[in-house]
Amino acid sequence: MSVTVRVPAKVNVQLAVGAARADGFHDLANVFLAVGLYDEITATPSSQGLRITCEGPDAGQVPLDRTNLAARAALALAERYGREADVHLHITKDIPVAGGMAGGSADAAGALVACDALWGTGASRDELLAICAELGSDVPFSLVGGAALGTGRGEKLTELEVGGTFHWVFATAGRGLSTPAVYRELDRLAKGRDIPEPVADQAVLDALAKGDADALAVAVTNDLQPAALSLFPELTDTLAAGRAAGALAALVSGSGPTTAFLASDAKSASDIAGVLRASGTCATVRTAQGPAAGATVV
Ligand SMILES: C[C@](O)(CO)[C@H](O)COP(=O)(O)OP(=O)(O)OC[C@H]1O[C@@H](n2ccc(N)nc2=O)[C@H](O)[C@@H]1O
Ligand SMILES: Nc1ncnc2c1ncn2[C@@H]1O[C@H](COP(=O)(O)OP(=O)(O)OP(=O)(O)O)[C@@H](O)[C@H]1O
Repeated sequence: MSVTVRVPAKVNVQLAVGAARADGFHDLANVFLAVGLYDEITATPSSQGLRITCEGPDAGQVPLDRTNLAARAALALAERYGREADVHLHITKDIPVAGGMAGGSADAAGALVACDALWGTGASRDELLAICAELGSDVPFSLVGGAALGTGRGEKLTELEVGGTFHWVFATAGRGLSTPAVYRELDRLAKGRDIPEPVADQAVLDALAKGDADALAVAVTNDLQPAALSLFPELTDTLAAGRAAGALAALVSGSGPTTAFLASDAKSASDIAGVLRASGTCATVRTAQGPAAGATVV
């Protein structure tokens, strides 16, 4: 018997970052959109205790010990229900690693849902969301999917209406960026400046609700983008290549270094992807649509 759960990647269509808090995190107004690039997590009973395996082009960059976010999720659920985490978790990884698309968070949410089903623990949605929030700021959204506003450090979610399909192109970079390093760089760049409270932009919420790509394109913002570009200046060339190819908007995805390009339709997304592939400014190029469903047993 085994359980497989499919979990989407995310792009942040607004990421407003407040001042650093005493606990080291930043308050956010974080508008998440789940997109159709997926990791799959398969949970199978194991007689050898907790085991993690991973396949996919980036598998070599994924830790297979208890630091893996999927392993941490299984251990957290097992501890809560007073049982052994005697499970083999196999990750089929398609979400770029350390790319700013919440790949590790997706695996954590997927492992939770898969172990809950395999073990019959029957955790409520709220219990699962609470464990997700302990595992990482992006993990609750990976569970929920669709579109949502994340406040606090991004873990307090309000689900959002989306009135249509958005077409995206994602370009990965040759190396990853560390999320804490990007937040630290933001703090360094912002030193001495007054930082306003982060608030959700009504124009972003309206554009999502209407499914209006042109309106979303003028409204998208990412406060982490200057920090990501400061640590990874070559991304400027990728953004320029996507814009020149006809993207409605070009931005760094979350903490980067994956870059995200909003297209007017599927044909335009495919054309932009072709130009980016030929541009020599990025490693791999993918197209995906959003919104996508959250963690789902398949
Ligand atoms: C950049 C985003 O992906 C946008 O959705 C998230 O804010 C990052 O979420 P995440 O990877 O789940 O981050 P966590 O695992 O919770 O935190 C990793 C590190 O990122 C920084 N961090 C994260 C979230 C936040 N609101 N403020 C922060 O300063 C902190 O240094 C923290 O130690
Ligand atoms: N299941 C996992 N998949 C990928 N990386 C993992 C996993 N578990 C732990 N890690 C570690 O976490 C680091 C960040 O990986 P991840 O792919 O989650 O970054 P990210 O997509 O940029 O995250 P986010 O967008 O949430 O900030 C990796 O370099 C890796 O060392």
